[in-house]
Amino acid sequence: MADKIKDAKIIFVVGGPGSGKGTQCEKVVEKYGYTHLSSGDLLRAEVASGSERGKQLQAIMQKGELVPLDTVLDMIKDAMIAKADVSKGFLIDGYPREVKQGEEFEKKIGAPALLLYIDAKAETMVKRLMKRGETSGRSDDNEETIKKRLDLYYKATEPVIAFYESRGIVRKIDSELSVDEVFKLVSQAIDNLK
Ligand SMILES: Nc1ncnc2c1ncn2[C@H]1C[C@H](O)[C@@H](COP(=O)(O)OP(=O)(O)O)O1
Ligand SMILES: [Mg+2]
Repeated sequence: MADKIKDAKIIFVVGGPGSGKGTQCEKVVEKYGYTHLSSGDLLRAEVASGSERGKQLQAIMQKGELVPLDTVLDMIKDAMIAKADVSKGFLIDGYPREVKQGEEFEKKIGAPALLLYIDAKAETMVKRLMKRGETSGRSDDNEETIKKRLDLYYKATEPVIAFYESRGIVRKIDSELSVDEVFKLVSQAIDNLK
């Protein structure tokens, strides 16, 4: 497995809820042919399947808490294996949420070539999520859960950025700009990989 994806580039896409990770990843898929794996989407798909595991996940996610590490990592790994033959690269969106998750990912899968840090102000993220909540159908896009998710992001995920900064692979992207402006910055970071 590790062999199969050895040559594919791995990009971690990290940022708070509503910062614009999913929006940018979609554009990267279009332009670069990377595979987009959103840990949140994978988990929500499991919930939608109605499985027993899905029901447990639903309860955790509704509270704005983190799902057990092994569960998320296994799902990402399976999805990567499924795409290994056709992928030039992988966008790992919304993972790692905490430093330990990053360490486990590297042990089981491989090292990231780049960490895109999608940076927006808390105020901006709340505004975007409230708006997304009008149509997303996501049970965690409500004011109370949004606040918990933001708190958890600052506490657990910001240390992830510091951890990879020491390796020199972090590119901080100003996500206060328009979607297209943000994508220009994202593209520059990816072009610099080659
Ligand atoms: N640069 C930008 N300017 C304005 N709105 C943006 C934006 N990037 C994303 N959005 C909107 C799209 C969504 O409705 C909402 C959250 O974006 P998202 O991509 O779903 O975030 P994430 O995946 O980081 O949670 O904000
Ligand atoms: Mg997302």
